[in-house]
Amino acid sequence: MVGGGAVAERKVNSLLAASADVTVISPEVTQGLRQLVMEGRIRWISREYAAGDLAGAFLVYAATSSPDVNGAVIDEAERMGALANAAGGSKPGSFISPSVLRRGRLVITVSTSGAGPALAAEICDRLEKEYGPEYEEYLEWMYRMRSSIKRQVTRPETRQRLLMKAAELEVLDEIRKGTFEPWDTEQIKQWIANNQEES
Ligand SMILES: C[C@@]1(CC(=O)O)C2=NC(=C\c3[nH]c(c(CCC(=O)O)c3CC(=O)O)Cc3[nH]c(c(CC(=O)O)c3CCC(=O)O)/C=C3\N/C(=C\2)[C@@H](CCC(=O)O)[C@]3(C)CC(=O)O)/[C@H]1CCC(=O)O
Ligand SMILES: NC(=O)c1ccc[n+]([C@@H]2O[C@H](COP(=O)([O-])OP(=O)(O)OC[C@H]3O[C@@H](n4cnc5c(N)ncnc54)[C@H](O)[C@@H]3O)[C@@H](O)[C@H]2O)c1
Repeated sequence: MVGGGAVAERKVNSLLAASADVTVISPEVTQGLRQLVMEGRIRWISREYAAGDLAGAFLVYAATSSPDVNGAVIDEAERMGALANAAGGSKPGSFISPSVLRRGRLVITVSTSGAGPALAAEICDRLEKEYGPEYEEYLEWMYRMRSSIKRQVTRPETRQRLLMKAAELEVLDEIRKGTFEPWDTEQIKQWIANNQEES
């Protein structure tokens, strides 16, 4: 991460949530980044960016307040073959960060391809209402169902039919109404046994 302002802090937090190993290069950093440094969760090289700094980096973010410095960072990343994000400046990087909505295993991303980041965030806010917290529990259940079906049913046609049938169960509605009781392994096994044959 080159730069240590508000934008760098937001991106560093997302990177840490994805278990990244983060180094920040910037003469100054925000209070939030300073805290992460003190906790030993990120490295901080406290100086301006210099050519050669990106050696060994897999993902690069150019997030300084200087468009020229951001451009030089993108150039070096390109030469090294590293993926690079340009938070600001006239030189585009190799990828753009979307706005992200997470509900456990469900991940929805919205991008306006650089046209209007605030609109991407606003669309994500709207989706938050449609895809509420119930999706986390629903997808956990679906994951367990599908894993059991894949483990227990070897015949491809039966497996396919059961996977489709599981997706049609009205579990999501039950979770919304608060009437859903999580299935234990025995109940899942029973459901598979009951639905093995074509009905
Ligand atoms: C989605 C999100 C993800 C994230 O950053 O992780 C993101 N920007 C977010 C917020 C946001 N950014 C800005 C505002 C102020 C309002 C406004 O200007 O609209 C707000 C609103 C806010 O803060 O709520 C200003 C801004 N952003 C960029 C520039 C520079 C330029 O355009 O050149 C400037 C002008 C700076 C100036 O004034 O000079 C550039 C980029 N910002 C992008 C992503 C990429 C395009 C994504 C897309 O088009 O969809 C891109 C191209 C590069 C990149 O970062 O990859 C995150 C939402 C997080 C969330 O979900 O809450
Ligand atoms: N992508 C986005 O979502 C988004 C949102 C707002 C702004 N921006 C753009 O992102 C950039 C950063 O915005 P900000 O609000 O975090 O700015 P900021 O002014 O808060 O922070 C800039 C940081 O860059 C560091 N810096 C300056 N020169 C440097 C150099 N030569 N080497 C290394 N670090 C250096 C400073 O120490 C500071 O930590 C700007 O270009 C801005 O236009 C992007």
